[in-house]
Amino acid sequence: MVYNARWGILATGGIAKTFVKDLLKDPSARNASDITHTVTAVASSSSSSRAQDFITELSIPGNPKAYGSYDELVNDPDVDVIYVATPHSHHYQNARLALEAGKHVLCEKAFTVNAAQTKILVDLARKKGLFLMEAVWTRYFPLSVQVRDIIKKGEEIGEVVRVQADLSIGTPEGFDVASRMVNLDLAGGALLDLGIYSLTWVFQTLYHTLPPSQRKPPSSIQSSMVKYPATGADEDTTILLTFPTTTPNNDRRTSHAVAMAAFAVDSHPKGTPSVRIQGTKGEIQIIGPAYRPVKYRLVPQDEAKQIKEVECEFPAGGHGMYWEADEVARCLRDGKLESEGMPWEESIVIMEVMDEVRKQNGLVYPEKIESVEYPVAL
Ligand SMILES: NC(=O)C1=CN([C@@H]2O[C@H](COP(=O)(O)OP(=O)(O)OC[C@H]3O[C@@H](n4cnc5c(N)ncnc54)[C@H](OP(=O)(O)O)[C@@H]3O)[C@@H](O)[C@H]2O)C=CC1
Ligand SMILES: O=C1OC[C@@H](O)[C@H](O)[C@H]1O
Repeated sequence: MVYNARWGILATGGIAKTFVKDLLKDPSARNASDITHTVTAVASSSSSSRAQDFITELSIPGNPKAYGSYDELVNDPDVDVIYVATPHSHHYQNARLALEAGKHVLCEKAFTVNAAQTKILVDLARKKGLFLMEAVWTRYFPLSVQVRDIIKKGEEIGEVVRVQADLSIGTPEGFDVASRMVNLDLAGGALLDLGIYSLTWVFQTLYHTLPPSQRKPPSSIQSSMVKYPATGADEDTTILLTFPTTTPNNDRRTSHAVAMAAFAVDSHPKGTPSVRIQGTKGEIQIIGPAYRPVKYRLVPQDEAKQIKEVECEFPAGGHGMYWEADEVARCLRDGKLESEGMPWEESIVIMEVMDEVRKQNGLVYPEKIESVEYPVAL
């Protein structure tokens, strides 16, 4: 029996378009025969005509409804799951709106502005028996799954002791002060927008590859930030993490990780690796931006062994967001409240790391968006 997920799209900006284009790709092109996706409604906070324009521009089939408010969307009985695609500042309010209305939620990264907000969403989802997931799409790439498997097996690169991960987007010209990239009212800045991907690579290699009972948060977090002069948002953030030894007999080494994010420099010019996962027998290099890797390179230390390169294919010319969408559909079909690939607990630990980094560097967002109060009009 094929399960069809009925999506409601909350907001009509850049990533909502990219996500819906992927949802509309034929799942069989990526060998997914057990699930399908339908977009049953789209909402824009600006107007229903903007939602209709979105539907028309993307040629969404099936005559989806176009709403001029998020409230109408979350109350539509023909919607199973809401995709929240607003700026970071709005995730807590918007995801909570959907959960309160009894809808499952896939919420864009960074999950919320702070860990306290994430914890409330998680508690609510648990209490109401609803699915909730931070949309860290990169984790669902077949490439990410393969890299995690290599690390878990421990044969090819041995034990991982160091990870360097960088997502920096090479925009030295900067951004307009109103842009969500640097606007504090929208929780802009490199850490929440880009650093989350560097931390994703750190966590999916050093933390997620361990059995759940052995996953321990970093024992030390050190960081430094450069602020964007015009707004005070962070434009360049570097984090140094130490992960403790966690095996029962202490036979695993302590690991270090450096997670970086910046606007002015480029993390991966001309095919240089954006991520290096360094083990005792060799390393894995991730080629392409940390959010959308295009290849991994396995470099064994042993001179006698060959370097191996594996490309990531994007079936049907997709962006790569369909893999996370498929995971959501399967979780709904199976009655799961959270995805094993991006567990609630791990989202919370990562949000706590970002909270600490902001604390160390005095980066505070306006009270209204740091608040856990609900509802708050933003
Ligand atoms: N997974 C990925 O690869 C990517 C994820 N993202 C994430 O997606 C989210 C949205 O980013 P992106 O699509 O680039 O942003 P955009 O600015 O392009 O779109 C955001 C949309 O949110 C809605 N919105 C509601 N309130 C506001 C407000 N006060 N100010 C601005 N927009 C508002 C608007 O839609 P409407 O008027 O219809 O309500 C707007 O179009 C962010 O969390 C970002 O981190 C972004 C890029 C890539
Ligand atoms: O998620 C993202 O990935 C790509 C980046 O360019 C964008 O700013 C960010 O939101």
